[in-house]
Amino acid sequence: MSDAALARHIAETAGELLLTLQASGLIQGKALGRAGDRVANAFIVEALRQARPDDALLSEEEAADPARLGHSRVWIVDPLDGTREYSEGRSDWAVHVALAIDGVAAIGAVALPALSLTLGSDDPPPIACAGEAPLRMLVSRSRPAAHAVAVAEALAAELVPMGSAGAKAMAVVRGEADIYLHSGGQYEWDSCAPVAVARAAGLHVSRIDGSPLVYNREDPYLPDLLICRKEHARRVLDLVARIDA
Ligand SMILES: Nc1ncnc2c1ncn2[C@@H]1O[C@H](COP(=O)(O)O)[C@@H](OP(=O)(O)O)[C@H]1O
Ligand SMILES: [Mg+2]
Repeated sequence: MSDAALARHIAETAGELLLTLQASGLIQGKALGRAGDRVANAFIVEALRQARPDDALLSEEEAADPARLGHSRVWIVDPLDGTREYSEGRSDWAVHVALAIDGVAAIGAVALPALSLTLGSDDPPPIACAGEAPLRMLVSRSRPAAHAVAVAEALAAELVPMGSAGAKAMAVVRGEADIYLHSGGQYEWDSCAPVAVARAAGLHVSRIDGSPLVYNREDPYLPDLLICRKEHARRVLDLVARIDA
């Protein structure tokens, strides 16, 4: 199986496990989120260890193994992105499975199980036609980034609150929104798979200063990102630079 097909298969299966856990009705609220994190992580870690024993792994739910820093190929996974939304029974949560090669988000799959949808870097959907004005900008529903709010105001864009970095990034890939701009905190697992899919789909992906997103660093904190249709990137990056000046 190719790396891309493996990423997709694992993300999809973890999503099915999460839906089953939720549908049992036996665990609710924050405990459901905790159980989801653990169940999905256990499956993903074992599946990757069996299928790719020579590769390294970085998961939100595992103690970081410093040996990964000596590896070129590192699987970077977020077993349940949007834990809060999953535990509330909403549809904006995701499973992220990515393979970073030499620091680049090379291959990835993002499952959106509540939408019965998995998007992979091997088969990204064609970029949809630009929507009608105003532009739609995605922000965290629990902690909207200051940069995003300021840029939206400057662009007279509509703010669309949504949970999960993966769900937001895939909303841009699917043409439901134009820009996902985040600042103020995130980790490599929050963005690696979404960035691999968005890149393969032909979208702009970068840090908010325009520099590349680099993965498998010693400190996995990767606090900001911009994913958007290419035609908006320059304007958004210029606005961010002006805000930070
Ligand atoms: N300021 C911040 N600091 C650290 N992590 C953040 C963050 N803002 C968002 N995130 C993480 O990014 C993911 C998407 O967040 P949001 O829905 O608010 O956009 C969540 O992942 P998890 O659900 O895997 O924890 C969340 O924890
Ligand atoms: Mg996450």
